[in-house]
Amino acid sequence: MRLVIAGGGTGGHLFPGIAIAEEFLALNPANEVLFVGTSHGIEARLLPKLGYPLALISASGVKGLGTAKKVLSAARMLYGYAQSRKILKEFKPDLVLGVGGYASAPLVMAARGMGIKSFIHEQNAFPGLANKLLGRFVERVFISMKGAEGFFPKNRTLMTGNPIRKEILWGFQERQQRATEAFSLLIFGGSAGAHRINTAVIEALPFLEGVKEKLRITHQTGEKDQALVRDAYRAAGFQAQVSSFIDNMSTAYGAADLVVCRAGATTIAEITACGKACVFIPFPYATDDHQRKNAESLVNEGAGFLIVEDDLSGEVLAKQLLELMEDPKRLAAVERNARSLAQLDAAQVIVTAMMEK
Ligand SMILES: CC(=O)N[C@H]1[C@@H](OP(=O)(O)OP(=O)(O)OC[C@H]2O[C@@H](n3ccc(=O)[nH]c3=O)[C@H](O)[C@@H]2O)O[C@H](CO)[C@@H](O)[C@@H]1O
Repeated sequence: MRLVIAGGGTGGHLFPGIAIAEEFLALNPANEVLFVGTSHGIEARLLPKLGYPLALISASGVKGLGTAKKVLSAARMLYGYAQSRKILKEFKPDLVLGVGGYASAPLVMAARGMGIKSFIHEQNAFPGLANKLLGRFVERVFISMKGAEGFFPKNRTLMTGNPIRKEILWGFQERQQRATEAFSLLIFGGSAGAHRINTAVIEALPFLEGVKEKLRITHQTGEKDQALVRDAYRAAGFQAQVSSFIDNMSTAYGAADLVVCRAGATTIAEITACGKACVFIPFPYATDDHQRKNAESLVNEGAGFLIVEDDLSGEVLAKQLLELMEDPKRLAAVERNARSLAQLDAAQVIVTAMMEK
């Protein structure tokens, strides 16, 4: 069978798509997957490295744009629709799945027009624009969080959870034992990095002076802040591995005693799958403040800690980290609670449901 996975833009949309591709391909060696995205999305950078075929179409968002740019964006979408029809005619998929992000809209609409079985997956409790639109046209809407069903036609949603890549599931099984002396901190800000987290960590360093010999830090900064953050650690004499993007998140999660990160839906799914204790600093401008709600869904179950940006400072962050470093029993309890919330079979459930329809 052949499956097209459309969408991306950010890692939060793309990585669940990759998890579904892995599951679909593992079912039968004759199965084929084609990703469809845009040249400016994370998919264009990552998928060729991972060996997945990718077709590019023209697509962009409309949110927050003035009238002239909206018209331009609509024109791009129309062109993307024509490109999608051509791609679908050539690849002849049996199934099409939109995973959110601009490129999913023209592709899934084109697939529906051509009578190809189409589905979408929504990672968040509050759907993005593309999925809200597409929900009316597809056979099934796979959702990851309670609350999302309210945005889609009744009886069409299926709660599946958010698919997690196999390397991350396996990484959990191979995770390293906590080192006796050192304490490993993993810091990352979603797929693009988070400037506010980067600066808060830099401001926290003077307050962490007393534990600096013990700390081993892995810090993903995003493109812009890499030099700034690396220089700050160097100047303060901390041991830190700093990169703009971490290719192997499985190893990074595996080594971490504590994680500091945003609260995107895919991050949350992975944190629970790996059973990690985490200090969440949600991105406050996400639609309907959904990252805060994502974080609260864990924090309310004793499965993580929350600092909202309004309260964030170097001192507040350092205080939280110091408190947790001194309390391994509490960390272990939070890890267990996080793990108990994991949904590990989402990719399997989605692939089975698509093939049944
Ligand atoms: C600012 C914003 O609106 N962000 C949204 C975006 O987040 P974003 O794209 O940041 O996605 P998530 O936080 O959900 O997931 C990040 C993904 O990137 C991977 N990763 C991250 C860093 C790194 O160095 N290497 C790496 O591989 C993680 O393992 C994870 O798979 O999509 C999510 C899912 O739709 C939403 O919930 C978020 O609100």
